[in-house]
Amino acid sequence: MSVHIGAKPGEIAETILLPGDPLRAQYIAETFLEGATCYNHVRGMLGYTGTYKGKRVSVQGTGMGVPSISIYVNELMQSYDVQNLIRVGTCGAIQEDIKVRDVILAMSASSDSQTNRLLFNQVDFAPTANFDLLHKAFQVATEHNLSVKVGNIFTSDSFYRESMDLYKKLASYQVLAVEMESSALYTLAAKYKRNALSVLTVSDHILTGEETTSEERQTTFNEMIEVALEAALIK
Ligand SMILES: O=P(O)(O)O[C@H]1O[C@H](CO)[C@@H](O)[C@H]1O
Ligand SMILES: O=c1cc[nH]c(=O)[nH]1
Repeated sequence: MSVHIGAKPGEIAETILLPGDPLRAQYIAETFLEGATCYNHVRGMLGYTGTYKGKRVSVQGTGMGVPSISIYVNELMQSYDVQNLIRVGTCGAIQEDIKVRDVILAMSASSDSQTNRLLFNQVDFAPTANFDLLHKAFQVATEHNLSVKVGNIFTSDSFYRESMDLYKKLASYQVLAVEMESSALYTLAAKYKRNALSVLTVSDHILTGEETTSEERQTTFNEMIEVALEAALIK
């Protein structure tokens, strides 16, 4: 057991999917994994291990935001020796040519979180995805004719924003979308020499206000999860 994860040693696979929502973890385990068993109920942050195409894979909810995902990722890597971590999350688009339901592969993650500024003594560290996972995920997405974009995203400490000014500025610098965890995932993976990628589904468009229905979200989530699971097979 670690502080926030109740799994016994060996119960978590070396490759893991990380949705923010613990109920998405349950959905992924029940829909995509064979023989999945639940290893964590602590704080309701569900975690499961099963197999996908014969490969042992886990899926763990992380909660929302940098502090929450940092707790789970630290414990997964330090206490359970997890090697490959793929976030499967939602994001809000800030580019006009990105539509709701598109899949985004986060090559890098800018942030307004102070965590890395404090860690690196005010120097800007560039949190970056693992290239092999990114490359494979892009191949899978294009083979399945998905609408996929690859680039820089923004990890925000805020879901509710006072104004659109920052998002317009970020968009003008080619940032694709906004979410709340990837910069921490990439930074911690770099620290512990692990492999990380964020695969995101655009759930809403911040500039136009367009949103997905819950049914649409489920279908497009399935595409994102399949991309993540197929990418996971290379590690
Ligand atoms: O769908 P998840 O993975 O939770 O990701 C996004 O959704 C949450 C906000 O609604 C934040 O966690 C954000 O990063
Ligand atoms: O963090 C997020 C996730 C989806 N949509 C947003 O606007 N923000």
